[in-house]
Amino acid sequence: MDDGDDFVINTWEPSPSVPKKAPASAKADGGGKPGNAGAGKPNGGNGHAANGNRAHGGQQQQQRNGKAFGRDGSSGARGDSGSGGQGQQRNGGGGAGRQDGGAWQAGRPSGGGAGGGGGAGGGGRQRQQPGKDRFKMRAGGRAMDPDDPDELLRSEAPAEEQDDLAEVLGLVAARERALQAEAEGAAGAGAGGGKRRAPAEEPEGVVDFDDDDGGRKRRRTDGAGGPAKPAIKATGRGNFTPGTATHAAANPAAAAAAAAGGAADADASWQGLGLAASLSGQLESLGFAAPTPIQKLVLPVLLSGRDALVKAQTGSGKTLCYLLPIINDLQAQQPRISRGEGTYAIILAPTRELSIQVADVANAILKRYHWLVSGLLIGGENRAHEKARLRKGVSLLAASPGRLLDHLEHTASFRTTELRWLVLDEADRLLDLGFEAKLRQITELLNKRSAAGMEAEAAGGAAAAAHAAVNDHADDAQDAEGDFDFVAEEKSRRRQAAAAAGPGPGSAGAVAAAAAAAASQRRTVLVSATLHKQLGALAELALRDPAVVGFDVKQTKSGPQLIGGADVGSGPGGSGATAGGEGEGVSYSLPASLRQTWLEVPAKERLSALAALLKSRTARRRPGGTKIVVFVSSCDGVEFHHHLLADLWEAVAGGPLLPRTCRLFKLHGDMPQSQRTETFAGFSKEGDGVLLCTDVAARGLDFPNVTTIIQYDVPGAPAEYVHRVGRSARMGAAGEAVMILMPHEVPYVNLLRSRGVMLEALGWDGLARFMPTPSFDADGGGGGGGGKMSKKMAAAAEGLGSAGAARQLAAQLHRQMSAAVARDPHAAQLASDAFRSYVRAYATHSGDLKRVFAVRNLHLGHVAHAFCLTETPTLVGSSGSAADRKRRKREQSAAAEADRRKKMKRAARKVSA
Ligand SMILES: Nc1ncnc2c1ncn2[C@@H]1O[C@H](COP(=O)(O)OP(=O)(O)OP(=O)(O)O)[C@@H](O)[C@H]1O
Repeated sequence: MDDGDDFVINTWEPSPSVPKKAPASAKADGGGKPGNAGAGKPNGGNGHAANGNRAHGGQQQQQRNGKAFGRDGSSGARGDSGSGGQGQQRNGGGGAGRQDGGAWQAGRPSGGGAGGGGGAGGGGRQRQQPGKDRFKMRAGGRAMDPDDPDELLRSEAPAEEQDDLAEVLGLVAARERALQAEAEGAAGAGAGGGKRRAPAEEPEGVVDFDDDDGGRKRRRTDGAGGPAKPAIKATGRGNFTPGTATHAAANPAAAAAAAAGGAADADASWQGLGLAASLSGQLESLGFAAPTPIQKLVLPVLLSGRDALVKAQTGSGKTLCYLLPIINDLQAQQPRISRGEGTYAIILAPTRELSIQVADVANAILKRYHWLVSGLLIGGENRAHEKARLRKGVSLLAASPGRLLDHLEHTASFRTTELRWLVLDEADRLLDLGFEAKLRQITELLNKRSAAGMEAEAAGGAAAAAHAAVNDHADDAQDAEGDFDFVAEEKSRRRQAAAAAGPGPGSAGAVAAAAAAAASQRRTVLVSATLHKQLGALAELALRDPAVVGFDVKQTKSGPQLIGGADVGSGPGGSGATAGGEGEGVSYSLPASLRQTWLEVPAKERLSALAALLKSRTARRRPGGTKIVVFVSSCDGVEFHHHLLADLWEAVAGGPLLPRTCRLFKLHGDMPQSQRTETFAGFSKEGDGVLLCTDVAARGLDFPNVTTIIQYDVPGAPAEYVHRVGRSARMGAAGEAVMILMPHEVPYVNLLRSRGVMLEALGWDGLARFMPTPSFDADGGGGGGGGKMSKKMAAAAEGLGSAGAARQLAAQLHRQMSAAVARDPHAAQLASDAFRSYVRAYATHSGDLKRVFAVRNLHLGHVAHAFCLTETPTLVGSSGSAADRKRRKREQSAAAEADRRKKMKRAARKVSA
């Protein structure tokens, strides 16, 4: 929890560091001194040396290995400290509350993508095999073909990997020729004239926009082609223009809608909101018949060219709120965008899975627009493949921050000079510790790269772009494995080209002006169900004249302030009236269709209670299936409980805990990415299933039909609670959330109430008949080696109707489980690691939460018992199982790399034959 201040953003005046949209002249200011264009990588050399190599001549590539980039954004966690920080993510996930550094120190440094490379994306429809529907989109939206990520990640690699020296040099020459031609074209077009394209056939409704840039920008079409919808009317809610300047209205219909208050009436259709007819048709074909309330509010605002800050309930359809305006914008560009122009939109998300999900939704929609290519940059995937994809060009990119930053810093061929959109999904999480610095670096780099591009244009293009061109290929060359002559040759070429191109970048002032201009041509959108005051820092950094949806704004002496606001849900109702940040006086809104309860459970009975809840919720088959998500506070906790419930339970209890049709999944940030992706796809697809996970799954993930959320370990700040329970009751569906609390944790319910989140107490009685019981063999002994059943137990067994007796029987089974764990060294190790991680995670609560979740209130003996330990392990030392997992992860990566090399060698042999 933060320091308890109200969520107030004091001013929405643009930060001095990010001026309002600069006039065209500002861009021209940067001219004159070419050099280092495009990549933000002065002189092209730095940042390369540490990297690994990629072979061109030898047709081999290997993953860069010189730099340790941020770990995956998904698992920015606490807990699991000693294990190298796999940690649970509750802190990270919730974001809002846990701001103290201490809460994070033990966990892995969070942040974007780590590990391997490989990124997906790119290639979009060109990769799709005929007849193979790789992105089956359900009406509910999120699509996930289980095979998809691998295909996505690898589909284009072989061709790239067959590069040889001649090809690369050919590319350099071609690029230089193209640049020369472009420079000549630019000169012919006069100052500020940039890209010249053969005039394409002009679709109806073409309008010029923002033409004071000398024609550099594309003309946009009003995809809707129609007049402003009369249907739009103001609701008086949210949409606020604190700044003074307004952005150019890119889409007249949308502009009119936004001017009318940014809200739309209940009958608004996709086209009525300003989307192109083709896009509207594509949405309908995917099952999105009509916009949701939040989409009705946000679309007109974004289509009108404004930046925005959007806050709305979980599961209300925020993803389409930003994807649709982006796609509408990109599909309308004339002449058509080609992938070689680089990236036009970047969507940042805090976890890899969320990035994959966003990319899937984008892919499904982009099927209609084959010339727009989407892609994915996430940690844990093969960097070389991502690089290859970036070199070809990816128009719309979903990324985790660490991996994006990595490519911005080290992939010269990653072109972002045309960037028009930057979206921060789960913005408050992205602003948590560990991400904020990366975000600042990302925006700075984007600005610099765009500024360099503008400088290049202003200078006539050729010379500065030549720097970029040679840098690109030198970068490739330095990825080469073992081909030092080639590297040297490229370096020399680069030097010659740089010398020929003239001096380096322009003056600091010119660069700053160009950077400002670059930033101002970008639309920035921040989205989350829970925003908090920290957001102010980034909003100032990145947003200009933002429209604000989901907040109320109060005029004060110091300017407009966000003071919360009515949350926009996916349907009528909602539990909270206001919304805002973490702290006193703010409250969250949750779907009205979500039943929220808590169950008081003593520490030593926690495992039995979990088992009873799982049994009770899976006892009856529901027509739509039963899906349960169980949140645990650490990766070690997930591993232990998965092993216990999936592998040990049946033998000890004499029968499975879950019906055979109900699969048990696990997901946490310390799993190899391939397994994470598999779980994500598997649980999405499954009709019935239980997912044991850390907060890596708390935000944004849209598993279909989740019926129940069980919070086995407590969340952190109320915002984290909101995101966890938000995995259920999406889009108006019914759902329930049960939180298990130890007696000393019960005041957390009051804390939630103070934030507008109302829970009811759940009694034991309803659970009694689902309490797990020992199996009895003929002589009365407990199945699975639990020892003999006492007379008292046998008597209790007869009175199963009574909660007390049921709890006693469950205790008997629990003892049998503990005995089984003690006999199994692997299970015992997992148990003690999980215990240690649990206590450490508990110790990281901060602020108000520290008072409620105080370690001193934990009865460590009872807690150990809940992990089936007969003795309380020492808290000293690191987690053995985490080290094992890391080793396995390394081994898997090495095996995958070896496999890839083999394939490349085979491909190379084929080519030379
Ligand atoms: N207009 C629509 N019609 C029908 N379904 C929709 C529509 N818009 C979105 N959906 C579906 O609603 C579900 C929730 O959408 P989405 O994941 O964008 O929610 P969200 O607000 O981003 O949630 P969270 O806050 O948890 O990230 C998805 O399954 C999506 O496909």
